[in-house]
Amino acid sequence: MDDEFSFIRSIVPRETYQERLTHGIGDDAAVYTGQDAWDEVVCVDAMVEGVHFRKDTLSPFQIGRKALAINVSDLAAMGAVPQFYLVSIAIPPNWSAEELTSLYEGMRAVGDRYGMDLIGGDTVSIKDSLVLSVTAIGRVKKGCALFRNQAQPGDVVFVTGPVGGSAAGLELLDQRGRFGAFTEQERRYVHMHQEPVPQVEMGKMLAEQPYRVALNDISDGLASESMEIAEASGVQLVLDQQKVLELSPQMDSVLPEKRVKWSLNGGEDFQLVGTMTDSAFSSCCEAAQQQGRHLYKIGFVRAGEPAVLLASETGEQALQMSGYNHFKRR
Ligand SMILES: Nc1ncnc2c1ncn2[C@@H]1O[C@H](COP(=O)(O)OP(=O)(O)OP(=O)(O)O)[C@@H](O)[C@H]1O
Ligand SMILES: Cc1ncc(C[n+]2csc(CCOP(=O)(O)O)c2C)c(N)n1
Ligand SMILES: [Mg+2]
Ligand SMILES: [Mg+2]
Ligand SMILES: [Mg+2]
Repeated sequence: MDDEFSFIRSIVPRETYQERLTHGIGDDAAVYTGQDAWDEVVCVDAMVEGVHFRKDTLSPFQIGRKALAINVSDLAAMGAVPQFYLVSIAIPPNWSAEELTSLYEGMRAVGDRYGMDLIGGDTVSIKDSLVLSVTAIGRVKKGCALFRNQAQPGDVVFVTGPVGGSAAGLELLDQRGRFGAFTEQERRYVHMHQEPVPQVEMGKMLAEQPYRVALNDISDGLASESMEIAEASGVQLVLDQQKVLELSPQMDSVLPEKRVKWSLNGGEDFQLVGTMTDSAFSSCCEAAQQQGRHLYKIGFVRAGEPAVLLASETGEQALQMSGYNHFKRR
């Protein structure tokens, strides 16, 4: 296999059986009609030792915390509120009972924060590396789920917060490990990598507004997630390099080019990226402010063959999708 995304395209079923399934494969989570005024939303993401974490990048508590948080983030990207989760875990012999207890405490911390119940899972052994797969279930008001295919020419492109901090933190962890010495500034980025915060309140707020909104969460990097919106909607997203730089890690010693690269291709920020009309954006900024949060405008949408472009004083440059892609050699 040489590309995660073409693999996923190849396994999409041609037909589905259940009438209440409204959106299957192809977005951050699936949606099917619930019983009353709600739609059900469900997603699953795995974390694998050596790929998503090592014992020297995350503590067992942080591994558990992040495994649930990344799934809650996919629900947030649909505008859904989380309610339940299931955990499938494959445990190698070099993991102690204390470490596993701590990992579950990390998941419980996120569950407690959002009122989610652990309702099941599966436990198996494995030879070398720990594998943790979490399924998250939530709900959104009927018909209010937000999808990637809703962008239209003229829209504003926005994000819910800084991007690139997680990649900066991972680079520091790769150099020094989690017990290394960090300045206060460096520690902030290490923390962004280790303990990302899913944007549930912003997703819910966006779903409750009466506006057309396209939305995605940033797991693989701003460029790749923007491209998913561009492809699903059949439009071009033009990102302003200066605005991206303003939201990138503010690390004095690092070149601007590298900071922009972290933001565009780093991934694991778990902020939301989306598009909506200019006037909807103004109203949503006010609604966000009432929660003490912000939306940041970083570009615009225009008609054209699906693409993501980076605009600067020197012109526009089409972005290559060099975000995180399992199986692709980098
Ligand atoms: N092995 C698989 N079998 C069935 N469906 C899959 C499989 N892998 C991914 N999908 C589906 O493909 C779509 C895109 O999945 P993808 O994992 O790229 O999104 P994501 O969870 O938002 O991204 P990330 O995994 O980077 O957080 C989703 O609808 C997902 O349920
Ligand atoms: C030890 C270690 N090495 C590399 C990385 C970087 N990384 C792994 S997966 C991923 C994208 C999201 O994954 P997915 O698409 O599966 O959601 C990124 C940026 C890390 N976190 N830890
Ligand atoms: Mg996602
Ligand atoms: Mg996924
Ligand atoms: Mg995901």
